[in-house]
Amino acid sequence: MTPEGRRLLLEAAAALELDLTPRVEVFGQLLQLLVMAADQVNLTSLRDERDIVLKHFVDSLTCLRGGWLGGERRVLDLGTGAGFPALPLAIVRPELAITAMDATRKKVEFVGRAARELGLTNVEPLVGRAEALGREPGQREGYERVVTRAVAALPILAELALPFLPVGGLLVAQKGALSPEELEAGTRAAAAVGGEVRAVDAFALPVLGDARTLVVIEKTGPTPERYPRREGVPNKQPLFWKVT
Ligand SMILES: C[S@@+](CC[C@H](N)C(=O)[O-])C[C@H]1O[C@@H](n2cnc3c(N)ncnc32)[C@H](O)[C@@H]1O
Repeated sequence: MTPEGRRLLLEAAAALELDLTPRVEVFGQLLQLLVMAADQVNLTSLRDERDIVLKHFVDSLTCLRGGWLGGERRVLDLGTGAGFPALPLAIVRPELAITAMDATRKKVEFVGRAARELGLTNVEPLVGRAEALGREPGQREGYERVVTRAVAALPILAELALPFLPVGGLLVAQKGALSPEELEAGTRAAAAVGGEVRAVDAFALPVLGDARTLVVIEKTGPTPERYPRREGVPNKQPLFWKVT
């Protein structure tokens, strides 16, 4: 990482009340791995150091706002892609046991390789679709927290994520600007699958100022057996939401 990249990372993380000084070298290694791998597999559209630092690393770490991920927890990153937020989270919070799940094998393979090269022992890669895994014993109700960034509209996320949580577990969803309509549909979908919206935290991404929203949904009752519906249906016919 260049001195400028390092300065940006530390400054933006400080705005999240995180001191990344002891971890900055690990983020530098992750940056290198991403840039190298981006040319081989179509992992992420971001290539530029400033973009990766702010839009991947710092943006991922905004899921720590509010302290919803505190303590030693089993965490599922649903739709991790190239490892976001899973890898930055694993670097900063070694006490979290994070399963990084995605439907695309090559992305999950990258995440596993990156975790090994960075010496992260708290990341478990998992290939699969949420619709299928959310019905598997050991996976259903298998995590205390689900995080997810840039994966789907809120009603879809509620249906895909809540089956992975026991009652009392939390979905922490990282979204951009959230319309009142999406929040309304997400609230109704959450109720259908056993959840209630606990917090809607709208904020600006450090340095860039882009609008972000952290939506926290608590699992308050069991998810009915019929959810999640079969593969593709939550996206094609989202609960209480129109596909545009
Ligand atoms: C836009 S990418 C975001 C990746 C990463 N979370 C990030 O913020 O960079 C969405 C990812 O979600 C995955 N995904 C979407 N629906 C999924 C599902 N039902 N089960 C598993 N993975 C899913 C896709 O394969 C894709 O890698």
